[in-house]
Order: sequence, then C-alpha cells, then structure tokens
Amino acid sequence: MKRIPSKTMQTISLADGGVLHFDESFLPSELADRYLVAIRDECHWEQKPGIFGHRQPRLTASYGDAGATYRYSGTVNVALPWTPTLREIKEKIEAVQGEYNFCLLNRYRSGQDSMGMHADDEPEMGSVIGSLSLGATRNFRIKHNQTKETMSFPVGHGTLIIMSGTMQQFWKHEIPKTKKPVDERINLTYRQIEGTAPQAKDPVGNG
Ligand SMILES: O=C(O)CCC(=O)C(=O)O
Ligand SMILES: [Fe+2]
Repeated sequence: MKRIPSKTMQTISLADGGVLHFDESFLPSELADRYLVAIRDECHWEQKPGIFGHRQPRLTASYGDAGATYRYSGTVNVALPWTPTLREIKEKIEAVQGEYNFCLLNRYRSGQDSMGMHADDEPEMGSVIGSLSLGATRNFRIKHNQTKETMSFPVGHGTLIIMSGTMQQFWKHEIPKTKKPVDERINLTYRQIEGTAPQAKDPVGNG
C-alpha cells in the first residue's frame, strides 16, 4: 500500500521499543466536522457493563469486517458492518500506517466520562492501533509500566495517534476525567484482530 508521509506528523520513540505517531491536525476541521456528525448520528451506541457492577463511564460501538469480534475486560464486542464513513476514515489511516479489520468507538459525553489506564495487549490484537479523535480536546496520557515515566498528548478535533512497536507491552494509556467543562468527544481506534474471521459453518451443528 502507498504510504503518504505527513508534514505535521511527529514520531516519538518510546522506551523499550514503543513507537507513537502524533499528528495533531491530521484532518482539516471541516472534514472532522462532517465525520463527527455522521458518526454520532449513525453509529449504534451503548453503555456496556464495566467493573464492580458499574457501567463503563462512556458509550461504545464496534464496527468491522464480518465476524470480527473483540473481547476485553469481560465484554464481547461483535462488529457491525462498516459504515461508509468508518471505511473512509480507515483508508485514510491505512495510508499512513497499518491495516485494520475492526474499529472500537468510544464516546465521552462530558469530562466525567473517561477510560482508565490499560494496554490493548490481548494476544489476538495486532501491534498497530490507529486512533482518531473528534470533538472536544482531551488528554491522552501514557505511562511506562516500570519506570512510571508519563507523557501527555492533547487529542483534539481531527488528531491522529498511531501506537505501534512494543508500546502495548511496556506502556499503558488512559483518558483521565477532567473537571473542566468539556464538550463531547468521540474516539475511533482502528485495530487488526486476528482469528476472528467468520468460521466455516459447522455441518453437525455443534459449533
Ligand atoms: O479515547 C481514546 O483516545 C483512547 C481509547 C482507547 O484507549 C481504547 O479504545 O482502547
Ligand atoms: Fe486503548
């Protein structure tokens, strides 16, 4: 696939082989506006169960190739078929790096919505994750597992982050809550999930 180098992309080499690409203005703002409205209005949003009987402090949606399923933190996320908008964005990110068969969307309704420190290190998860932000600016914070070195990136309307290399093995990331009054933010994480292609139909019906 043809790779289009970007003028505004920063590439940050992290300790222990993680690589983070950061392009604060990957999308022009009019295009980001169009995507935000389309995704907000067209996607199937739900609030899934989280830990300790609480619900996740955000809304989520899952799209991807037929049969792609992403399991994490006790949730099962079966992909709905790509929408034209999500496919268009996928191709733009793939032109920078990666190939993706799944997109997990997170919708942070206010500063009280968040995502706790975690790594996307499930065995079936590809090492390249493309993450596009739309709407309000929030902080994307990363922390090294051992040294606790921390870095913070403002992720705003049209910002692209690509996580790659060994980042998921050695670093965690989060979107902390904020007391500042902030509008809604939608984030799309494009991923490659192995082994979730549709299974051949089981003729005996045991599967
Ligand atoms: O909202 C974000 O920028 C982060 C989302 C994330 O880390 C995830 O979906 O695993
Ligand atoms: Fe993540």
